[in-house]
Amino acid sequence: MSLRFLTAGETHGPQLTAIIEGMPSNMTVDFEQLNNHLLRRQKGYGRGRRMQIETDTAQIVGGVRHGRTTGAPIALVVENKDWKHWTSIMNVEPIEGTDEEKRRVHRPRPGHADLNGGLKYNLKDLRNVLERSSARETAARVACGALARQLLEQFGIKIAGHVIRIGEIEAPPVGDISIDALIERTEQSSVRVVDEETEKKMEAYIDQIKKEGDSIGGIVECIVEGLPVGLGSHVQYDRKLDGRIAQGVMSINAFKGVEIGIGFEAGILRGSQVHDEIEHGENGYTRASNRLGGFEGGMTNGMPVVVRGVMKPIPTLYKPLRSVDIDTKEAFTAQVERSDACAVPAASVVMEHVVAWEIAKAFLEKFGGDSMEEIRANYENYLNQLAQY
Ligand SMILES: Cc1cc2nc3c(=O)[nH]c(=O)nc-3n(C[C@H](O)[C@H](O)[C@H](O)COP(=O)(O)O)c2cc1C
Ligand SMILES: C=C(O[C@@H]1CC(C(=O)O)=C[C@@H](OP(=O)(O)O)[C@H]1O)C(=O)O
Repeated sequence: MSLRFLTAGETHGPQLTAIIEGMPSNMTVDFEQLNNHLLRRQKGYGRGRRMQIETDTAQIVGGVRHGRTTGAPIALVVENKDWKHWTSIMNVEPIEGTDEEKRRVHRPRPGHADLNGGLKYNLKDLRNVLERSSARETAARVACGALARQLLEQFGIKIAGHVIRIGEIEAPPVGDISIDALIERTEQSSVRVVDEETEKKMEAYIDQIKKEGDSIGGIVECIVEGLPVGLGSHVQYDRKLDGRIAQGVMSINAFKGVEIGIGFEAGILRGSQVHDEIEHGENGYTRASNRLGGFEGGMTNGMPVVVRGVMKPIPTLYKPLRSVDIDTKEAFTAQVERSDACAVPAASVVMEHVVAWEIAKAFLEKFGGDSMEEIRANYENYLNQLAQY
């Protein structure tokens, strides 16, 4: 059975719930590390007031005993602290003619899921759409991804995420610093960049955007090191791991594009400037460069996987945008209560976990097994096979 998960829960409901199936037994779960990744997702310059209310922690309520996975489905919940402010809005139906009717959401926001969801599901209270389309759901996804990440870490696989652009401000290239240094330095940054001058510029820029009642997006990058050759496969479209990662990244709220390696630049350069030359040394096959971001033929090639994603600006704006009331069909300009102005740093943490999930899934497909011991034996056997090739 391949690794899978589902999440449920509304942004202003009591909790988010996730069920993971297919994790092997005997994996030690580091609860502190899991919760630290949830905390990392809440941070970042430009987030709104909601993040001051929440203190995300995952409670594991199934599939783990005595600190280790048992092979049974893992169930986890993340409480919404904000729920206590929303209980009556969530529980009392906004029926016509009652006081609650005023709370019905009938003014769709351009750029959010409100109108499409209302039309598709025939819902006249757009709250029923926004409750689930909210990126609050990414807290559950990060919790699932954090477990996938712990599995990968057992095999020396490391993941880093950082911000490379917020609107007009681009971070200088990180150069050839180690992945550990990248992780350490971005952790200390409010905008998840390594360079302090860029951090200051980005903070001031976000302040300015916010002051103008606007929002801003950006570009984030995720790097994965320590992968063996051959995760994913060229033999069938839905087994190509680069494609699966791209789908995962595109599914993050507000993401509008994905690149692997040099990505769109590959459409400008010549073949001789793009393809990574093959070399052989003490550690077997390697590449002289990594422009293709660790993938050829939908399979990892042993080089670091490099994925970028672009996030559009947050749709909920203090600056009014034109829309149409679904009751009256009349134009209105939106009024906003609270929203993030920029969630690009947080999105880079979400991306790390979405990528971790897809890689862990491919890892388990290749090295199969119900227990960590069985997987390790398969993994080592494969490494021996590679060494003899
Ligand atoms: C971490 C994160 C935080 C977000 N915060 C907000 C927010 O405060 N307000 C908002 O309108 N959209 C926010 N979004 C974006 C919306 O969730 C997203 O635009 C919406 O679900 C519509 O989906 P789409 O943009 O993928 O088409 C956030 C996205 C992420 C990843
Ligand atoms: C709750 C989270 O992000 C939310 C994502 C979001 C949206 O529309 O996507 C809208 C905001 O929610 P609210 O309207 O309750 O302030 C964000 O705070 C979170 O990331 O945990």
